[in-house]
Amino acid sequence: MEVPTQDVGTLSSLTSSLLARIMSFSFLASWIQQSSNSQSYVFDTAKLFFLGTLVEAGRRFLQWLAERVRFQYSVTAHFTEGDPAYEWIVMFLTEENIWKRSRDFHINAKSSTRRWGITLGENAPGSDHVDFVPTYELPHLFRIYTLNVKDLQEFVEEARVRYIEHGRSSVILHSASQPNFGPGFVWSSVKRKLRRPMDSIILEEGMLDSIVQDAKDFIEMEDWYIEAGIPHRRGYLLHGPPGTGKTSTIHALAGELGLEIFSLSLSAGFVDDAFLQQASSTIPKKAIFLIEDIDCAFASREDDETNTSGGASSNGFLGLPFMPLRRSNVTLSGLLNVIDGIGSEEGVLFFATTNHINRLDPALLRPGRIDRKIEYKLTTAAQATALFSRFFPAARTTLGKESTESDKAARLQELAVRFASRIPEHKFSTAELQGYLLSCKGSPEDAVSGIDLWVQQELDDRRSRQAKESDAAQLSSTMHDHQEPQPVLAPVVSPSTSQSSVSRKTRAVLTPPSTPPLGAKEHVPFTAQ
Ligand SMILES: Nc1ncnc2c1ncn2[C@@H]1O[C@H](COP(=O)(O)OP(=O)(O)OP(=O)(O)O)[C@@H](O)[C@H]1O
Repeated sequence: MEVPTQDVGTLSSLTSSLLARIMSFSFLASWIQQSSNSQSYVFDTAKLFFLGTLVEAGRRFLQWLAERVRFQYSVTAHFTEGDPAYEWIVMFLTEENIWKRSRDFHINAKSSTRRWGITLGENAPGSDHVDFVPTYELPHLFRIYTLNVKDLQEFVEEARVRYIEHGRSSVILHSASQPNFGPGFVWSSVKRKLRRPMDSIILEEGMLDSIVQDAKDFIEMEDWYIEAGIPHRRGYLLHGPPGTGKTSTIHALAGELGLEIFSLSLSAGFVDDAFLQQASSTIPKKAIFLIEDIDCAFASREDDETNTSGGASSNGFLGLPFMPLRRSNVTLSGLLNVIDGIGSEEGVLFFATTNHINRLDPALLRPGRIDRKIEYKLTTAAQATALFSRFFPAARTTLGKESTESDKAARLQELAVRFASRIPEHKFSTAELQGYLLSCKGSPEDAVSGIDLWVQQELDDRRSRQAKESDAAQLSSTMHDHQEPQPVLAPVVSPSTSQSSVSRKTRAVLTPPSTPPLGAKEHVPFTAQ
């Protein structure tokens, strides 16, 4: 098929004028113009092809050159939220006032999680109550001009050092508080807590000093560990009743030694073996890895007893054996793998807390995993005295107006001893006594005069709670003792009799459930006396 030459000429002249106008490539325009004069279509096509090839080759060359220059003279680093290094950089940039240039914010009620240092104007009203958080759905890009790749290393190190310096007055607490969104997004919540003074922890004589000294020695002996070929890690298990100061000790220790805490609870629904593995692998050197309520990964003794109360061969639903219940998605082997692996992150102090040491598997407690087991007990008289004195320091307590400073101190000491003498030893946790003292509204005399009544009420409450629990346990074991369908237990309480006067064990009428379970034999109701 022949193409009319006039059309080619028109096309050529159009192209040439366009090129001339847009790109001012006048020499190209005249070249194309010339070719239209020669009226050789083949020659025109060859020229255009050559021109295209030239432009594309030029474009690729420039791209390659830009890539070379970028490779040679620039470094790209990614900091991902959830990784501790992200926090270092955020704080560094905050101190450098980088975020002030933001024009796009999330407004959060002040949460003290991260500080972005943004205020919209000096003394702007309301800025005490909200955080202006620059939006960070998209990556934030910033440039550092340097010819030396080592500068990146120095930049990160400086950010880390500043971060630690900044945190001296507080303890930085990372926790895994939400489901895992992807790699690196483990330690999603960061909080700063004011450092807790060591002397605010009231334990038995010498106990706290021994823990602090042990941890200090461990940190200082890094070289020894390396030479001896032992992983530089140390495991502590703090065990004892709730409210006796286990968590408080760890926070005070972290403040004293300038360590960050990475804390998670095994009972959180989203924590499983994989999550635990990922979380532990992102803990930096010289930090505390804290697992609270570590017994959650183990079947509780009560659960075991309940489940196997019909004997080892007892059958559960549809004849299947009862399985011990755990309150965590973490398995024992997953947990042990993680604890053994903590050694790879040198200088990590591993702390675990539990209220039920007897539920823990001996494999967990062996040295190398748990090196020190520290028992926390309910309060002694000495602890109660010390707690009272901390609550009512002479400098901030008013007694009678006429009393001198030394009289006041002596009187407070006397009240502290009287207070402690009214409290039975090893019956109350420090948290419980703290709760009582808080209710005394700063009056030491009221605290002493009201303590007898408080102790009595607490003990009565406990007795009635225990009675209810033992009733429930007895009912549950009765149900399991009978393989046949169990009747419902209905206590007989005469309207005139108060509940506490009913004999809990014997007076009960047992009636069958309205519809017997599938396969149950007919059951005759009976009365137990
Ligand atoms: N020995 C203690 N010295 C000072 N304060 C204490 C002590 N024990 C408990 N408290 C106070 O009681 C509260 C709870 O303490 P903490 O959380 O440390 O107890 P815990 O033993 O870790 O409890 P749980 O086993 O329930 O986690 C805190 O406010 C803390 O100040």
